[in-house]
Amino acid sequence: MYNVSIIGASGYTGAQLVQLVHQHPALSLEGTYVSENSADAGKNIAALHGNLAHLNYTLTPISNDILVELATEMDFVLLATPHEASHDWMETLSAGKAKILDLSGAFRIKDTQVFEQFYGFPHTATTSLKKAIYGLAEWYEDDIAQADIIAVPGCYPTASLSALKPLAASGLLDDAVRPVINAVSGVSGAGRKASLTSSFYEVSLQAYGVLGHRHTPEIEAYLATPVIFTPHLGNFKRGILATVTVKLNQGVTSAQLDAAFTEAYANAPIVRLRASFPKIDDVAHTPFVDLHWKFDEASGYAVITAAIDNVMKGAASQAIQCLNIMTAQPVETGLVQ
Ligand SMILES: NC(=O)C1=CN([C@@H]2O[C@H](COP(=O)(O)OP(=O)(O)OC[C@H]3O[C@@H](n4cnc5c(N)ncnc54)[C@H](OP(=O)(O)O)[C@@H]3O)[C@@H](O)[C@H]2O)C=CC1
Ligand SMILES: CC(=O)N[C@@H](CCC(=O)OP(=O)(O)O)C(=O)O
Repeated sequence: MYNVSIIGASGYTGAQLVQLVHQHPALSLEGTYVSENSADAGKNIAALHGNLAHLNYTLTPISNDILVELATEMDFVLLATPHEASHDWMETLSAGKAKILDLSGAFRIKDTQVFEQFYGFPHTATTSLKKAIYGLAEWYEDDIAQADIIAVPGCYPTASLSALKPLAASGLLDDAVRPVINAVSGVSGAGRKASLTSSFYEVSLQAYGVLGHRHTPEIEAYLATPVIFTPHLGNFKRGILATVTVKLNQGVTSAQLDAAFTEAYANAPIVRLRASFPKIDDVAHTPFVDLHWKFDEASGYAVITAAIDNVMKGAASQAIQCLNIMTAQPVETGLVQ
């Protein structure tokens, strides 16, 4: 068994991790932490999340001493914390034997200038940043297997890159035309803390972060191509539907497009190539990425849809996929029966 602790365990992704680690056959959940002055310190996770009412884990306030202890005693520490907290703690946490999987955006972007521009604070944890491996599980398996620090991808980049990377890898994308990604997320993407913009009465389908969302440079970095990315907030709880429009090189055939997806995901049990356009309800509360596409050979334009659960494949279950790879277990262990 591998010893695991979760920091930020009371939030949406943290609580999902508690459930996934608890049910995993090879993982033992040793500690569940919240911030030093958390209003939930000392409470049981069961009291906060009704779906975890059968579990018994106390939320302990984190401290510097505990971070040092976790670094030396845990096999894995999962960070489901704000970007700033993950950034500030990584050097301490990664100084021991523990391997760290960070769900925040703090270690995904290697260019520190771009990072500061989009995250609003300077990156100073440079040693950890250099070591961090991007945890898009279907695409960086060999690097993930050797990693000490995993930057788990953002939810929108997971959906977008799952749709786009097969095309880039097969050289089908027309470099002259940027892929256009329109994606809709449920409100859990904004986290558990109360805010007016994600409150039930206020949310009505709307674009936000237009031409400036922090996931744009993340998608571009791991696709190696500029994109137009427009996120929308929808009035539902969980899931992301990303509709991606691309121009393919002249002469590309439907058969080549189909082959790009079937070959890329031939050994990927978490990716489901669907016979029709997927719905969010098909993937909500599951670890899957569902994909479907349609191609107009005459114009060279293709439309691909990717559906994921933002809290699962967009965060917690993708972290578990990475952990499975790091421990040489089948990637779907503890996720798919
Ligand atoms: N929600 C989603 O769909 C996705 C989220 N992410 C990323 O995952 C991380 C967690 O997101 P999410 O679960 O939605 O967030 P939540 O707001 O739901 O939860 C945040 C958690 O972190 C704790 N926390 C807050 N501030 C600190 C701090 N300074 N030190 C330690 N703990 C702290 C909170 O508890 P308390 O404040 O009581 O201490 C809570 O447990 C974020 O970085 C987010 O960007 C990534 C992909 C998808
Ligand atoms: C609906 C909503 O607000 N979503 C969040 C994205 C959450 C997430 O995946 O991203 P990070 O890990 O990069 O924070 C947003 O747009 O900021």
